[in-house]
Amino acid sequence: MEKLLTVEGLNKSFKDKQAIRNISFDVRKGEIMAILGPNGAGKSTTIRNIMGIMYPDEGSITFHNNNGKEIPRHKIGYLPEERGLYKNVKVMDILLYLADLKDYPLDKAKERAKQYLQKFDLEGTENVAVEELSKGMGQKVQFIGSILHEPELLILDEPFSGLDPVSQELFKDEIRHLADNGTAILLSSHQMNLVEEMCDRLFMIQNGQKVIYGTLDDVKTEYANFKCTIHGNNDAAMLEKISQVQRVEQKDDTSILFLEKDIQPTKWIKELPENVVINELKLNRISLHEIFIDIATNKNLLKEAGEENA
Ligand SMILES: Nc1ncnc2c1ncn2[C@@H]1O[C@H](COP(=O)(O)OP(=O)(O)OP(=O)(O)O)[C@@H](O)[C@H]1O
Repeated sequence: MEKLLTVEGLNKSFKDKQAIRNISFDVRKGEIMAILGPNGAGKSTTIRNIMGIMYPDEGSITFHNNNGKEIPRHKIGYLPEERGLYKNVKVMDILLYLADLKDYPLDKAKERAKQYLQKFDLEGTENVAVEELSKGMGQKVQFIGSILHEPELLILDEPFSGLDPVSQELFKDEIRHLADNGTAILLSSHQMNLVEEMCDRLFMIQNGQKVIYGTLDDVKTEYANFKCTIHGNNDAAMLEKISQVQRVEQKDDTSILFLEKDIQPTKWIKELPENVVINELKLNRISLHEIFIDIATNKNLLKEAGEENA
């Protein structure tokens, strides 16, 4: 897939604090690439360096298309983590102003703005001042402003924060739709369920350093052990003795068995003892949310991942 953004060897310090260290990844046409990590990990610093809001101490950032040519900055869309639009300006005026900053034709921008306002349930707000909108409505306007000029590369820093579930779905559908139509998307988010649903590849950062980089499938195969959920009245101590069970969490009649990394699912199920009571059984890999917590809290896993991915 065609690379639109390449980040190589980024380092950035604030006084004596190194915020990011040797960060390298790329973002490709038509994909959603997630940048993840705990609070303070260095995601926004990485994004701000990409956007030229600050400059790295070391490393390079290249916007390019297939011919090796640079993408002009006006082909990039950006939704910053800090929300904010001019408060006393009307919705349509601010959208046209943002499009104009990107050298986008104003008649086309107006047409697209109307369509997007309708899509985001903001029809009729064209002449409303931004300060009269709710926080979520303002966020929708800012999101529309970041995509109105048909960017080739779209960078979204926490686009879902503060949105209600219906608005989250709207954002999610639009982001997926943009990627399906060829936009390269770099997305920072703490909503692991949404990231898991949406992203093609991910880059996880911890203490300013890469801990995971790869496709969602690769990451799941590498880090997501299986877990087996059994509904039935069972003794936890008995379940803990089953081969390759690392630990058991039990609540009422539901037991979750966390399994060792190298199990073979069919073989493991066949070898379950006959005395296990099963009304319902589910075997699946742990979620991205659980992988995230493991990595953010488990020093050994972090060390292994860092070494493997170095
Ligand atoms: N302007 C700044 N001056 C000094 N330190 C900074 C500055 N910006 C960020 N930092 C520090 O750099 C580190 C990374 O911060 P950054 O905002 O990139 O994290 P983040 O991953 O985006 O976190 P969050 O999920 O909380 O938004 C933190 O230790 C932070 O305190």
